[in-house]
Amino acid sequence: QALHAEIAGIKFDDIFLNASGVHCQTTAELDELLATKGTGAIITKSATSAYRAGNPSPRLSKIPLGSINSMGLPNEGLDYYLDYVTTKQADKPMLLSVAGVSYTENLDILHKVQDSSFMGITELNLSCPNVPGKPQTAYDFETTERLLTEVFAFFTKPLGVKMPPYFDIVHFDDMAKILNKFPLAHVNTINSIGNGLWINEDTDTVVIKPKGGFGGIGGALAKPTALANVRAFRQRLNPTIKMIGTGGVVNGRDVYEHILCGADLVSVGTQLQFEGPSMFARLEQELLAIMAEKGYTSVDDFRGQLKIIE
Ligand SMILES: C=Cc1c(C(=O)O)[nH]c(=O)[nH]c1=O
Repeated sequence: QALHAEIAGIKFDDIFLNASGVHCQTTAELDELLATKGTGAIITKSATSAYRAGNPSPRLSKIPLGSINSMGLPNEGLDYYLDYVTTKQADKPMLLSVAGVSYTENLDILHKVQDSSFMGITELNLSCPNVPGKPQTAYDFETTERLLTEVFAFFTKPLGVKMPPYFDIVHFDDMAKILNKFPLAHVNTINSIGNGLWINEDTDTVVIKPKGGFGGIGGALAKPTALANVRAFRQRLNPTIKMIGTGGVVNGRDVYEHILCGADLVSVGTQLQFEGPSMFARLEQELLAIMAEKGYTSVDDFRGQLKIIE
């Protein structure tokens, strides 16, 4: 298997999946991803306890070299996604993303997942930048440690976390020390680069309505930060904690670079948003071509093998 991976004993026959939030809010979207050639797994939109309409539109915009979004955590509610991942007959793993808008909601949601029949991987989103008035949990180091301590006191199923980008080496050190205290299945990095701003040059107006135009930045613009976070956490985390690389993937070379930095799986958001699910077959073909060119028969041959200048 050239493009294989394993997280928490769950095997993936392909390394690609959607980034949570993109093409995964409804069962129709999730079904389409399951049926898409090249996806090794799918992940749901981050679920809150109850349905959320999210922020007013326009709340997502394509910008040169990427995207900006302030969706505001629109989703159908936890029961909708729990029902889907526990009843859908799928031939590939389904990951459940969850995101409480408060500390206690995170605990409530994870108790419900623990008590459900879902046996797959849950991803706790600690990095939603777009809920007005709510800070990203993962930028609060003490709260992150306290939350994970409380969660692992009762949660016994596979659990990963979705992290925001960090921009300071000491932050990589300190957050990795915290994450290494817990039996995490995976770390998924990065979420969008929070609270960017884009201006329409014809109208001198912001391009999204919520938060006066502030929103998370994704796409090619995010790749340098994404690769750095994958690399930094791979270098610091226990090898038992697997890595999902997210951010800036447009082509096979970008996928190859995420794997060089240590990614086990690679998720794609912005490019999927604008190209659609046929993108996955293209990425797979482009990655396999690069691997063939270099004489690699498996991702195991080069994962984490980024070279530095001695
Ligand atoms: C779950 C909320 C998120 C959203 C959102 O729903 O606004 N956008 C992102 O770029 N990342 C998120 O984690």
